[in-house]
Amino acid sequence: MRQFNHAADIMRLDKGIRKILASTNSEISVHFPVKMDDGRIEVFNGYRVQHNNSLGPYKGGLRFHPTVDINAARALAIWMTWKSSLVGLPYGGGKGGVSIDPKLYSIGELERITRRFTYSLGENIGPDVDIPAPDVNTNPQIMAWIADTFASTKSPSTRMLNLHVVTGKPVGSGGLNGRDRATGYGVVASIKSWAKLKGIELAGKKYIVQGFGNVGFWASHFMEELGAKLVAVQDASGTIFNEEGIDTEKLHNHVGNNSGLISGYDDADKMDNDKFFSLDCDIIIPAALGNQITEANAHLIKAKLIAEGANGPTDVDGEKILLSRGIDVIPDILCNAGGVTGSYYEWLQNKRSENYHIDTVLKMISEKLNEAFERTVNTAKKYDTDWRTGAYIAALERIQQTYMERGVFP
Ligand SMILES: NC(=O)C1=CN([C@@H]2O[C@H](COP(=O)(O)OP(=O)(O)OC[C@H]3O[C@@H](n4cnc5c(N)ncnc54)[C@H](OP(=O)(O)O)[C@@H]3O)[C@@H](O)[C@H]2O)C=CC1
Ligand SMILES: O=C(O)CCC(=O)C(=O)O
Repeated sequence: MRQFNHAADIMRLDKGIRKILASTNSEISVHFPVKMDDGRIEVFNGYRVQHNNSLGPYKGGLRFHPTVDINAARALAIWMTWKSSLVGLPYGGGKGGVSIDPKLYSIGELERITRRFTYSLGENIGPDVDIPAPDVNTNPQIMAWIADTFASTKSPSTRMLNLHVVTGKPVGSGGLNGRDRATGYGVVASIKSWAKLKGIELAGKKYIVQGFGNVGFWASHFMEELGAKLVAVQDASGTIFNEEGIDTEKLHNHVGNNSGLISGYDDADKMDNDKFFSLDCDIIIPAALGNQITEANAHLIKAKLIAEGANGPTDVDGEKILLSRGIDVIPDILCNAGGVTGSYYEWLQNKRSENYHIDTVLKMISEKLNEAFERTVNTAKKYDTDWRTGAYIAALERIQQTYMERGVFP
């Protein structure tokens, strides 16, 4: 809300629209029982917050993590509204999840939790209503269970018309070729736009990544293709460092065989978690949770660029320090928008009964992100402000226009 209020002040957002956007349209909390493998019943808490749908159906991921609550879902849903608008997608913003540590459950239990959560959300989700997608600790398998559960509540003759209730599905179940890498690909497309603007050669540049899940791995993969060098990675299990460079594919294979964790990787040294952000490098890609770069560590950062793969990794006070030190920040709603853009093409291909080739998908994603990057930089220049505020203003202008044209139902 501090980010929104700042942008709204600068652009002089219409007072009525400001009031509308300052609150969420609906907030759904569900409590649902699931039978565990040992026969016990557990009750889980799930959430879906729908912020605004003036531009189209609510869209945004589902997170399975102990930190998920109504406040987290609210902030993440609001960011989705700005993100979809900035990239020019016909979507509003929503987000949600279940408050669990999925590592504590068997695959069968996770399936029942997902299906029961989907069932509890009922008609609050739907292909033209609210379309979930993957986020932290959710993946194509979980999306397939959601699609199947939702479709199963429809008549057998129309159930396949509802596949696009969710995106990020496995390719065999209506998923998009390339949705797996879309967010990381978009992060690197934004970094390339930054390098072009600044006249910087990315080959040989050192970068570090926080989080080596979907976004962290794919961003590293595409940075490596450009000849940049991954020198440190951090996840919830610790931090690893290798000045000579960490092989992204090798680390990815290790993580795949090690319950998703980087710990125990043999081709890098372990280091203190709290030294991670102050490492000597050119680019930092936060790709884990929010509020990681704050006033406690922003003054220690040596990188020239923070490319926000995660949602909300830099808080307002941390960003002030970064900007005062001349460090660039590509804001989350731009930098990680490749994911929702990929989701849009998946939704479209399901609606049209088509199948897009991966090269077409990646080309469409970079075009959308390059345009959004340019709009962000130009808007920031026009209002003499930073890139995050520029991105917010560009997003808010589009939503304001829609309200101005259509008015508000009496
Ligand atoms: N998936 C997508 O398409 C999109 C994701 N995002 C954002 O990107 C971020 C990452 O999402 P995604 O890659 O999908 O999620 P994943 O679940 O695939 O990966 C999350 C990663 O973050 C790590 N992590 C969790 N907690 C911490 C911590 N306290 N310190 C350091 N690392 C930690 C995890 O490590 P461990 O395994 O050890 O827990 C894991 O490596 C999130 O902020 C998400 O909202 C944004 C746009 C789209
Ligand atoms: O793919 C999507 O619909 C949303 C992805 C997401 O949750 C995000 O961009 O934060």
